Amino acid sequence: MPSRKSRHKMTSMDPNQAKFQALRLQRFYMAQLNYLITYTVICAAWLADQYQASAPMLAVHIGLGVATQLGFYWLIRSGRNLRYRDPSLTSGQIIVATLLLTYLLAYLGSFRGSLIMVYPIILMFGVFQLSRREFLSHSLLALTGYGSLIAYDYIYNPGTQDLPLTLLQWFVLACILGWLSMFCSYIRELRERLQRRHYTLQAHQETLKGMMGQLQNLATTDALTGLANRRYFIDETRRRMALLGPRQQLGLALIDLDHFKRINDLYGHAVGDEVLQRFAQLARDKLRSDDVIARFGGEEFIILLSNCDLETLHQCVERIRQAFAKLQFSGLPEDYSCTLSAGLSVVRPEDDLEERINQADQALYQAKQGGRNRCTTHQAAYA
Ligand SMILES: Nc1nc2c(ncn2[C@@H]2O[C@H](COP(=O)(O)OP(=O)(O)OP(=O)(O)O)[C@@H](O)[C@H]2O)c(=O)[nH]1
Repeated sequence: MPSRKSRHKMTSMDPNQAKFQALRLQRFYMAQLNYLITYTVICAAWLADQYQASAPMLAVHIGLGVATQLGFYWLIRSGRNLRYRDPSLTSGQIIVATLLLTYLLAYLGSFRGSLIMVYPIILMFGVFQLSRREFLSHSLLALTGYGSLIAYDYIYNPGTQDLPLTLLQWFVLACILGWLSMFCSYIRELRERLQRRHYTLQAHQETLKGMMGQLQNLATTDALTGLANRRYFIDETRRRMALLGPRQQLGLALIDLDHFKRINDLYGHAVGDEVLQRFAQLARDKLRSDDVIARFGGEEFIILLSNCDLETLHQCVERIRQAFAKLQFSGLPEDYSCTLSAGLSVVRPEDDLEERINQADQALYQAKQGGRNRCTTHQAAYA
């Protein structure tokens, strides 16, 4: 069970790093299976009188394995492995396992040959991580270790081993490790190629995501004013209507700039554009961040106020109307006052949105008919 502190360390890592740490732990557990199998075989060898050391010595061997593995486990769990060039600690694990195995084999006598295959199994853990040089040097360590056992017995225990047979076993081990190091470089190259392809695909994906974002923006934003467009407004209003409670309502205002055609005709399209942009900016400034304003058509804008009664809606649009009338524009005479007319309505959860927008439009028409520069509320909104 990991300690609270180490668990905190694992969870406070960035998600990518935590994912890799989890993979490293998985690999660690797999290595433990290898240890478990080896020690089970050794115990069986001890029971079959093939292990030439006392029971306490066997316990020391197993204890050494457990202690070193606990050390590696602590390094990974505490995140200290991240300080190393290879946070998987592959080289360290392989060196420790190779030395422990050699130490064990020293006590196995003629049964030793059956267990030399554990060397390649240990080295298999480095297939994905180690460079060819590292792999070769670890193979060399295994061959030197096993070779030293043969030499030791030859010198100090003459006659206890079949020398040609043990040399043949050493040779077989050398061939297998040589083949494994070639296989290792092949796998490594393949892995690097796949990684490069993965990065390229990731880069393409990022570009596509960016383009999708831009397209989404283009599809929902009005280029001249930077406001949302009609499509976005309708979708967003429907979404908000669906979230409304039974007695809640949204304020809806359709705004049209007065005699806008005249501005275009008398002072030019660029001045008309400036008026539209300045109106957009002003309305944005006067509204709250969760209100919605969109350009509904040429010089027509639409506003949606969340959770709002008629009085608040009227006050809000009036504030915009009065502020707009006071704005001055570089392309217009100083005493020129731009005005707007607005038609107001409300939207309730059960309403047909199109119908409510039509009502706001009718109210806007009345405002225009009434002399412009005013806000008019549709009768149905009082119901
Ligand atoms: N500069 C500019 N003008 C635009 C844009 N979109 C629409 N218009 C113009 O807005 C004008 C709208 O004129 P009308 O619909 O006759 O309305 P109006 O002159 O405002 O008259 P009322 O609405 O009755 O007060 C047209 O001349 C359009 O060409 C735009 O993006 N930029």
